[in-house]
Amino acid sequence: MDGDLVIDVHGLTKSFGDTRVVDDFSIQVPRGAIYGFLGPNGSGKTTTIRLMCGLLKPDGGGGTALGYDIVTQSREIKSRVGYMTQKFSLYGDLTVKENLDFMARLHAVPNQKETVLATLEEYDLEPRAKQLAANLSGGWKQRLALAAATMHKPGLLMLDEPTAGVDPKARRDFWDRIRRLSQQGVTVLVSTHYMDEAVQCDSIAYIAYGKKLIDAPSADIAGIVGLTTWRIEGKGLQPVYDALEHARGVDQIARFGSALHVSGRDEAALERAIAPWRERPEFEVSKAKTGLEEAFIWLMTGAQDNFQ
Ligand SMILES: Nc1ncnc2c1ncn2[C@@H]1O[C@H](COP(=O)(O)OP(=O)(O)OP(=O)(O)O)[C@@H](O)[C@H]1O
Repeated sequence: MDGDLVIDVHGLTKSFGDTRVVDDFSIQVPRGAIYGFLGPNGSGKTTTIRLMCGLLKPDGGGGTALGYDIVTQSREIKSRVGYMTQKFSLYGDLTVKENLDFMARLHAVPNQKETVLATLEEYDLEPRAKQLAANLSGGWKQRLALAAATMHKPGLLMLDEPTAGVDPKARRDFWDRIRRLSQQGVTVLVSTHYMDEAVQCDSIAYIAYGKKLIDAPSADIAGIVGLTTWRIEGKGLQPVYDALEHARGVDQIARFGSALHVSGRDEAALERAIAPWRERPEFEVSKAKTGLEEAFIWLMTGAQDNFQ
């Protein structure tokens, strides 16, 4: 492997028919990283992840995953990758244990019987071992899917919107497990639409229209985008919204629950736009930390300007 890079790809492109879905995509992912892939629906996240893991051949570009060539050694990569999608892809008419038995055979896992038992224990699935997978709740289905995806000890785990439709407690539990796997040296690529999951990723690639708009540690993204944000709270915010929407210095305005988040790149101009509202006693106006969501909306706005 090149240094400790688990993914090292350059210039990947992929079209379906006349539509270019992935456009000149490059990325380096170090071992043990949790790398989040974010972007609007249909922006090419799944296709990009599948290209990087040798599940799909690129039209152009190339590179390595786990040290193997993604174009010519896809078989080697596939056997070393754990793959989990939002759609439950195990067998509903098999029990929990039968599903794991099946996956263990499929991956030719050594010591199959012991491995399945250890996996049931590790994922707290023992009490449900004889239950049909179809009858599990969403959170337990997802836990079984993760158990199945990791049983062959993959070095790279690829999770495509793994927690879509799963309740918050099950999602938290899922992320605790992901963090533990990463501490054991497993590299995780995860696509998600949830901001609370995005912040748990070490780094984030934000993709829109097949292009990577940003690729940085999640903690650095707001700073790179360079927005300053003010929060305005109070009743009757619509007139505030209407007044600020096109005000000089305001690049972006968004509702967050019962508050408005008003952001701009020119700090002084933004402050001037906000000033009249700070004097109004019915509103509470305070400086806020620019969040990932604001940063992504900003990136998308710029991207639309560039791509339309
Ligand atoms: N096998 C395929 N054949 C034709 N078009 C495809 C194929 N796979 C994906 N696409 C199209 O490519 C585009 C990107 O799809 P992709 O699934 O990679 O996006 P995504 O960012 O993962 O979306 P989502 O967030 O909705 O899962 C979409 O327009 C999709 O319809």
